[in-house]
Amino acid sequence: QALHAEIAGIKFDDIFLNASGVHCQTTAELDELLATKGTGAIITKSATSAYRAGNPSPRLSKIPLGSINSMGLPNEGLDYYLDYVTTKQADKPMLLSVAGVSYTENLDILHKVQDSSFMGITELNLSCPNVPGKPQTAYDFETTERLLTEVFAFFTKPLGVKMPPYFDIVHFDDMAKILNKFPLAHVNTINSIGNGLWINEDTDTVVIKPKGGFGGIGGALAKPTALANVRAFRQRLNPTIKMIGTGGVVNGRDVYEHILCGADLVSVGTQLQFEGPSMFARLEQELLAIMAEKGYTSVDDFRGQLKIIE
Ligand SMILES: CC(C)(C)CCc1c(C(=O)O)[nH]c(=O)[nH]c1=O
Repeated sequence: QALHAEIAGIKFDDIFLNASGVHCQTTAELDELLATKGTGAIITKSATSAYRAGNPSPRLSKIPLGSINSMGLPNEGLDYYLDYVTTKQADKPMLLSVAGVSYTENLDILHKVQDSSFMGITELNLSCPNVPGKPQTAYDFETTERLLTEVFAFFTKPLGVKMPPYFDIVHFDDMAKILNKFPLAHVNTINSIGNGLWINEDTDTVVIKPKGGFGGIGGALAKPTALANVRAFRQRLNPTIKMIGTGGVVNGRDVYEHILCGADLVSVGTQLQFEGPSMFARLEQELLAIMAEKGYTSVDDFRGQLKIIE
């Protein structure tokens, strides 16, 4: 199996999946991804306890070399996604993404998942908000440790975390030390680069309505940061914690680079948003061509083998 992986004893016959938030809010979108050639798995939009309409539009915009979004966590609510992942007959793993809008909601949601019949991988979105006046959970190191401690006191099913990008080596060190304390199935990095701003040059106006135009940046613009975060966490995390690389994937070379940095699975958001699900077959072909060119028959041949200049 050229493009295989395994997380928490769950086998993947392909390494690609959607980035949570893209093409995964409704069962129709999720069904389409399941049926798409090249996806090894799918993941739901981060679920909150109840349905959320999310922010007013325009809340997502294509920009040169990427995207900007402040969706505001629009989703159908936890029960909708729990029902989907527990009843849908699928031939590939389905991951459930969750995000409480408060510290305690994270615990409430994970108690429900623990008590449900879902046996797959849950991904906790740590870009979830924290108490007002404090940064997002993942940028509040003490809160992240406290939350994961409370979660693992009762949650016994496979759990991964979705991380925002970090930009300081000491933050890589400190967050990896925290994550290594827990029996995590995986770390998925990166989420969009927070609070970017894009201006329409014809109107001198921002391009999305929420937050005065501030929004998460994805796409090619995010690749250097994404590769650095995959590499930094791979170098620091226990090998038992697998890596999902996300950010900046446009073509097969970008996928290859995520794997060089240590990714076990690779998820795609912005490019999927604008190209559609046929993108996955393209990425797979492009990656396999690169591997053939280099004489690799499996992703195991080069995962994490990024070379530095001695
Ligand atoms: C940013 C939050 C709204 C707190 C979480 C949901 C989310 C969103 C979103 O729903 O706005 N957009 C992203 O690029 N990443 C995310 O994790």
